Amino acid sequence: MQVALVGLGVMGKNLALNLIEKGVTLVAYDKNPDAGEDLLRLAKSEGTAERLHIVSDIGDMVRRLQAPRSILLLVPAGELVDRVCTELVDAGVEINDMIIDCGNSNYKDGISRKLKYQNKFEFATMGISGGAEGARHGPAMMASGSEGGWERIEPSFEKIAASFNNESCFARVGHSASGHFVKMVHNGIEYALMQLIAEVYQLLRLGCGKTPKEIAAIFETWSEGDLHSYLLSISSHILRLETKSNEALVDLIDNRVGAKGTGLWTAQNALELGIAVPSLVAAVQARHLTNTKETHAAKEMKYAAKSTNKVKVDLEELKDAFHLASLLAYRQGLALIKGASRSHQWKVDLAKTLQTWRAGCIIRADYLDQIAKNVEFVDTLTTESDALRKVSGLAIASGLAFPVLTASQTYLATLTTPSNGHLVQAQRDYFGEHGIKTHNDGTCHLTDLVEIDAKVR
Ligand SMILES: NC(=O)C1=CN([C@@H]2O[C@H](COP(=O)(O)OP(=O)(O)OC[C@H]3O[C@@H](n4cnc5c(N)ncnc54)[C@H](OP(=O)(O)O)[C@@H]3O)[C@@H](O)[C@H]2O)C=CC1
Ligand SMILES: O=C(CO)[C@H](O)[C@H](O)COP(=O)(O)O
Repeated sequence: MQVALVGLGVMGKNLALNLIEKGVTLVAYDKNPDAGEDLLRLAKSEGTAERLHIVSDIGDMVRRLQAPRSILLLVPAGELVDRVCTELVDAGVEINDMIIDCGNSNYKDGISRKLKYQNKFEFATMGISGGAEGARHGPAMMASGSEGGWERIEPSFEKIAASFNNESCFARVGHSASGHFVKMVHNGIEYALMQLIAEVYQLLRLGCGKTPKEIAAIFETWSEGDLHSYLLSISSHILRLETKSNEALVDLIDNRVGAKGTGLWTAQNALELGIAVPSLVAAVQARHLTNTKETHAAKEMKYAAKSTNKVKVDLEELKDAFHLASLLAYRQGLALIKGASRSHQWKVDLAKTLQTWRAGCIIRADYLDQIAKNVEFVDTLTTESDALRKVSGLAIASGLAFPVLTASQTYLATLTTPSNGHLVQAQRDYFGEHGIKTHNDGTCHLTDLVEIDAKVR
């Protein structure tokens, strides 16, 4: 199999090494010649360089490939993708060639690019997760679409992807650009899980007075059981890291968190589709809040410690609360994928989606089994839901901020306890005559039910 790859940065370089290791012949190009040289040096050190051809010109890349060509893009999302596509067309790419955008592109761009390039080449989309390590040794690959070129390249992707229970974590999850939508939601869940772990750490550190190392030990114990996940594992490792003078690494790092866009798009799409993903939205806003001027005082751990209260948290209850809040983040993400799939008629297969998340990706976790078996799990976890309620209350009493923990509790409570929507319906009709829905799904006005002599002005 012969494949081309454009973009040899963090992801491209590692995916290239993975591809050639698995027997694929690769023609690779990056506009920066140093990136190509670096890759060649690595391939030589791994003994796989005979299958790698670095080119310094995109035209040379196209000429070296036999048609129909398969070209992967791992360049930053946005207009660069179009720029590279145009360069490839100018270099001689043809109608049966397939270009797969493997970056974190917005799925809406994927849909419009499919149309834009339909008479020039097959444009396909695939989200990849796993960071540098995943790309090198087995990522999760969320592809989509029904372009003919997939049949050529799928066997190679199945080989280089991570696998779980001998099943590949590569899948074409649905129609059109749904692979990029699924990757976007994967990242939305990633934001929520990362923030949730940070909140549990914060509660233990400032609410309960534990050291980073003690918290690392707690996370390690949880990881040994059914809470094992990649993000929890890297968090405990990070919390163990110290400088030579025994300063915790985390204390050397500023609080302002950056973002590249996928979390924001997840929140935007959820709001547009009317699907509630409060934990995912809270995580995006939590990052925004770390960058607002007023919260810069929070850079000083001591400041935060002085102005908050110590609380007594039962570790078993905290573990249960964390477990359920984590499951709820996936549940919200899956509900968003399901809703978008219905709206766009993508026919996204949720079982295949979950299979791509089982290994290789950033949000892999042993407890995904629970979700795979029963996506509607919320009614079954009574111990955990009691714990989430109790821990959220204690967390709030500490005076610290827990946006994702409390959003998860609110989400669960909204699903499982009586709603107060009846009063809001009444308010809307009272001032705006918007109508109210009745218990039997009829519609009417307040005045159809009661006499209102004079309204409040
Ligand atoms: N890093 C990660 O963990 C993950 C990233 N992704 C996504 O994968 C994509 C790539 O990410 P990543 O590898 O981290 O990004 P990098 O910035 O590390 O790499 C991008 C590479 O593309 C090169 N490039 C830019 N423009 C062109 C061009 N016109 N022609 C050829 N090469 C070009 C860049 O060169 P130069 O540096 O000189 O500009 C750089 O070497 C992004 O969409 C990202 O969101 C997806 C999953 C995980
Ligand atoms: O896709 C990824 C992981 O799955 C990338 O690492 C992505 O950049 C993470 O998002 P952000 O930079 O916004 O935190």
